[in-house]
Amino acid sequence: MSAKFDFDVLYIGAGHGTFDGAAPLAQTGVNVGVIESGLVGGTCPNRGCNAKITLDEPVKMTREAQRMGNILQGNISIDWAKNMEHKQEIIDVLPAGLTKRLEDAGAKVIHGHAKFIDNHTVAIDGDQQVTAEKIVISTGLKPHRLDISGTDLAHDSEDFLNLTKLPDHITIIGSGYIGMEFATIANEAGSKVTVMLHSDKVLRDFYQPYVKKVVDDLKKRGVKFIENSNVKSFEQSDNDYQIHYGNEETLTTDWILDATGRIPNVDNLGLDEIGVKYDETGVLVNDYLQTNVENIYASGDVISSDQPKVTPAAYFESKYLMSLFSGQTTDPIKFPVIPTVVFTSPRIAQAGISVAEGKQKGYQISENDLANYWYYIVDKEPIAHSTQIHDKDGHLVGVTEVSDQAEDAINALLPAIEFKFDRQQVSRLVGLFPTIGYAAWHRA
Ligand SMILES: Cc1cc2nc3c(=O)[nH]c(=O)nc-3n(C[C@H](O)[C@H](O)[C@H](O)COP(=O)(O)OP(=O)(O)OC[C@H]3O[C@@H](n4cnc5c(N)ncnc54)[C@H](O)[C@@H]3O)c2cc1C
Ligand SMILES: NC(=O)c1ccc[n+]([C@@H]2O[C@H](COP(=O)([O-])OP(=O)(O)OC[C@H]3O[C@@H](n4cnc5c(N)ncnc54)[C@H](O)[C@@H]3O)[C@@H](O)[C@H]2O)c1
Repeated sequence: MSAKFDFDVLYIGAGHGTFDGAAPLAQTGVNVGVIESGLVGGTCPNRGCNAKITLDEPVKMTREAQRMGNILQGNISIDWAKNMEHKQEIIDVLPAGLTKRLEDAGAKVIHGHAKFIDNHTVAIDGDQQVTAEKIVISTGLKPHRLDISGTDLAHDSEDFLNLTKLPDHITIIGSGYIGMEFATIANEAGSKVTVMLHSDKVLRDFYQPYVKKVVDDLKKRGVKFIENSNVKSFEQSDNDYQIHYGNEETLTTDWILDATGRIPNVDNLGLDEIGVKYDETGVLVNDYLQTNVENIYASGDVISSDQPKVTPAAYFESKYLMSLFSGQTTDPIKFPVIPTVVFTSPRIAQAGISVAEGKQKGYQISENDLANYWYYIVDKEPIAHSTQIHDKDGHLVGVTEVSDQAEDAINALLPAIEFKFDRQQVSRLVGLFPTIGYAAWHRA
């Protein structure tokens, strides 16, 4: 493209908001640079999805083994140190692999912290400067920390994913994705777990009857939930920590996880200096993911958007920018159905419109108790339900499921929702049998 600048397109940050699109963009001959201050791959591979799901796998297997109690013989328990070692082996190779993918495609990967000098120039570690025709802000989110006395005594999700020894009693502040997934892992691995809620709602963006089933199950397994906790301060004594909350109440614990959300990572990026607009929800962009400064775009978790802040959304945004920058499209971004799942045991997954919206629109809502469906009986699943939402023309427009393999069931149904299949089209698709995907499709 341009000989005037060092790069045609320069990405700041090397997570999914960047690499899924930057590598294929470089392959088209566009001169691409990527600046990363931490590990290439960003949050998802290194301290998010991949690390978490590796630690969770034995949790899921233990639950299955418990259900098969009189068939599988012997006691099964999780060796935390070994589980952690396995996680480390899995994720250690990812940054190098992703760097190779970018470099093999022709992109240049630069390590350091990027800060805008002007709308075409970025300083790296306050030192070297590089220029680009277009720049993409893809710096993700960072943990929100409670603004209370003793807040530094609490840990974040990355600390949890690196715990070499599991504390006896873990207290988790927050009951969103991280709070609930980590409560599930720590509980099954043998910790006493307390979850302190802001309100009385857990996982507020998920179908509450299904959330209640997961919470009730965790309570039976010993997890304690404190509603409307109003956490006021943390204190440390010789061997433990005190959490002061509510009406002069105190909880003593061994380890505190602050899981109260994640906020846009725009620290020391120079956005104010060059006039890029952002607020507490992220960098403001139009339908082309373009900021108010014409040659500067944004992608992934850092953007202010109605989409969930999950990898599938970041992936799609980076692919969209690749199409835009390589001239394959001039259209605004049109998001597909972005599915979401919380990896509790059982999982809760969803795609398309919510049950509440379906009810409001007068759509057909079908509730299924899957525990009576034979494939779930084979798996001895005690908690397995799904709800389908069909519009007035009979198209599947939304679905949510709570079950051990809810993520696969929802994945199987995505094409029907995205491409608005009618019942005749649905009937032409026959899945492999017997599988969870087939079971889900049967209800589309
Ligand atoms: C514990 C946890 C578990 C998760 N599990 C899931 C899951 O199971 N499924 C799912 O879909 N999503 C999950 N997510 C969310 C998912 O990780 C994010 O949606 C995804 O990583 C967003 O990608 P991104 O590229 O926008 O941001 P990131 O992956 O955060 O990448 C941003 C990168 O920018 C770099 N950076 C920041 N500032 C600068 C700067 N000034 N200069 C240079 N580099 C900079 C950072 O070092 C980072 O590497 C999880 C998140 C967490 C925290
Ligand atoms: N499976 C997945 O896709 C997955 C897994 C983990 C994280 N993530 C992503 O990471 C991001 C962060 O996850 P998260 O769980 O930290 O955020 P979240 O927004 O899901 O949950 C934050 C929780 O903290 C609570 N909270 C806020 N202030 C509080 C206070 N003062 N006291 C007690 N509770 C308080 C909120 O009510 C909420 O329950 C999310 O955007 C999510 O998309 C996704």
